[in-house]
Amino acid sequence: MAENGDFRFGNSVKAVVMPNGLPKIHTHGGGAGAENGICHDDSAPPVKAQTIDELHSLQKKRSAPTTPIKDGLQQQQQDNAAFATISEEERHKLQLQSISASLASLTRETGPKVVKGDPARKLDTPKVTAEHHHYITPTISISDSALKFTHVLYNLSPAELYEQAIKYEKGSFITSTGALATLSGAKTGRSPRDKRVVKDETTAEELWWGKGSPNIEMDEHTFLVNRERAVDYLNSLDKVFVNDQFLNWDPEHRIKVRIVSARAYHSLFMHNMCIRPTPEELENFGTPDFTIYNAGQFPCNRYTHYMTSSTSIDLNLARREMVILGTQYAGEMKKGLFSVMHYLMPKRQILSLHSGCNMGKDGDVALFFGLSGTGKTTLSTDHNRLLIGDDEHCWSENGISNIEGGCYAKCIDLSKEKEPDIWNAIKFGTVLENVVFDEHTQEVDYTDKSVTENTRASYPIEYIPNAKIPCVGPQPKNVILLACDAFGVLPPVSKLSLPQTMYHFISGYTALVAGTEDGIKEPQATFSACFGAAFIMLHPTKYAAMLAEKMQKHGATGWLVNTGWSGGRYGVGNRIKLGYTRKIIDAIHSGSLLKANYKRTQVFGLEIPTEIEGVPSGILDPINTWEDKEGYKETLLKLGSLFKKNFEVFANYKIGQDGKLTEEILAAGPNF
Ligand SMILES: Nc1ncnc2c1ncn2[C@@H]1O[C@H](COP(=O)(O)OP(=O)(O)OP(=O)(O)O)[C@@H](O)[C@H]1O
Ligand SMILES: O=C([O-])CC(=O)C(=O)O
Ligand SMILES: [Ca+2]
Ligand SMILES: [Mn+2]
Repeated sequence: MAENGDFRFGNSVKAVVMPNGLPKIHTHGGGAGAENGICHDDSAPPVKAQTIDELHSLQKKRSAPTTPIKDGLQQQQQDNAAFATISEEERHKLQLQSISASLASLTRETGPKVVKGDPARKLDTPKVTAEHHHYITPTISISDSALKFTHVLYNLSPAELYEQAIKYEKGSFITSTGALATLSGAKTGRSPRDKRVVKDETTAEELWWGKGSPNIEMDEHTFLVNRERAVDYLNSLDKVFVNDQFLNWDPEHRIKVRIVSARAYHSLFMHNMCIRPTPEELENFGTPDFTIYNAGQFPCNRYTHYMTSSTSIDLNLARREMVILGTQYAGEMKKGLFSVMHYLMPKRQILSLHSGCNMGKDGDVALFFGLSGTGKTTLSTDHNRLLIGDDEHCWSENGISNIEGGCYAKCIDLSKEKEPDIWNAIKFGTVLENVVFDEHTQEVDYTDKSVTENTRASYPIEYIPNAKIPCVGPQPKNVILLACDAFGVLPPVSKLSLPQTMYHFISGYTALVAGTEDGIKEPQATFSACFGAAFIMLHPTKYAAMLAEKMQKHGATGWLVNTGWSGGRYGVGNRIKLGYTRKIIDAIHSGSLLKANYKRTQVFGLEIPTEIEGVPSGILDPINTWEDKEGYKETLLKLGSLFKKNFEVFANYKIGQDGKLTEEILAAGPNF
């Protein structure tokens, strides 16, 4: 062997250039009398493979029973077990038919030819399932689109979705902790002005329309135009992702959802956010109760009636379908389904809630309401308590149930010290949206807002170590309303009467700060009825009446917690330390705050405690934290007027059967 051209790896491995120019790598000292005394011999039987493809095929074990496509071997095994075969075969056929029906054009004769599996894999060529489809003899009217196959990647695992994302979706990377970093494209948040709902005879009566309502109307025909656009787009692709999953952990009120999408990112996001079926549940899934067609990469046609931009998120309650065009932001799917629940659940006397929820070791349940960024996820994720859910719940006679199977945490400025459970949940399987990371180490910089401030992590709820599985709990004891008050005048915590709770629930206040680039900006007050006006479908007073009834019946206490500014408004004061807010929340949970001494504030008439363990007493009454006392009073009155003005539209509505409660709620607002 020529010494010439030898090169060494460390001192135990060397590669030798063979006559054909290709290096052969072998361990050093192959002959007798090896330097290091270790003798490697190659006597293990050779791998039974003739080609690299055959070798690869040995890596994979067929997974049972949800992988729908079968190879020859499995087919053989099934032929032997004739009994099971027929029914499983039949089930798979029905499953494919159901997916084909989901993807069917409403104007052509039948659904597309769907076949399961990745088109990139040779094994998965259409011949396997061609016989599953009994096509009518082609006539002149059949379109080219009916002649091609659409590959369906059905309920893929996170590992498979990672591979799909990394191979085919630009901007997908594995971060240093194993999460899948991805880009949501031009939209990095929801598009509420492009969310439309079909107004038909039923919904015209039932839903909340007009000023303040999130439901922008469209007609059935326009919905069908957009649906056709989405379906045609999806069918034109080589492959689509289909997720069949559940919503709502209450088994009596579980909803079956199907999500058809074009990106592995969307499929993994929904895998994390919805409830994941067991293999058995998936086998017997049947027909979904609701279907999403996510064609987000494809715009709507702006010549279509009602369209005002290239984005349209369309909800058709009668058809139980949602169509997404022109936005890839995955939160549209999550919150679109939440809207559906806000319609379906109240019909069953169940209250749907934009809230987080956790439970103490003694079974005391707390709800955390609040608009985006006020702390639902942060505060419901509590090392000392069991997490039921971070964002969407149902309150029924059975108690509380989470709607979702995962959490969706804000990541901006995330720190391991302050939010260890969320930090540790960002690992393999988690989708990280729009974050910035080091190009070499792929370590995420959570402070970087280059793509957006709304960076997010989506992870299965069981990634939080003290998640309560199944995600259900008994009747709540505390109802905590969170507001991030950038005016800095709301107390860090107030105990609310029932009418006050209703007043603040209907108001749904928070104040955020608009752009921070050109120095200090005015805080922007936001009022969003029921702390989620973007997602409710009925008039806010319908949900408020249900909440009042339930809180009364189960004796829950209402609290208002300001997670925003103290010591002055934004620009002067600072955001209340998360550590203090946690102490306040601890005192609510333990029941100690209920027994504290209280005094009443001016203007808002809020009951504020004089002492809380672990919190400096000086901050409990915000006036003490402001140097500029006049400024404080002025700002307080300003916020009070904003509340009054916002509430005017609700003054003419009766809440519940009880005229008295309505009066009390109207009187529970700021008074000056
Ligand atoms: N005192 C505080 N209390 C709560 N959160 C705080 C506080 N100070 C800073 N924060 C930060 O505010 C953010 C709260 O966001 P969080 O994800 O909990 O919002 P959310 O209510 O769940 O909103 P969304 O409905 O959009 O998911 C977190 O980034 C958290 O670190
Ligand atoms: O839906 C989203 O994008 C994030 C969220 O939870 C909210 O806004 O309430
Ligand atoms: Ca959240
Ligand atoms: Mn939310």
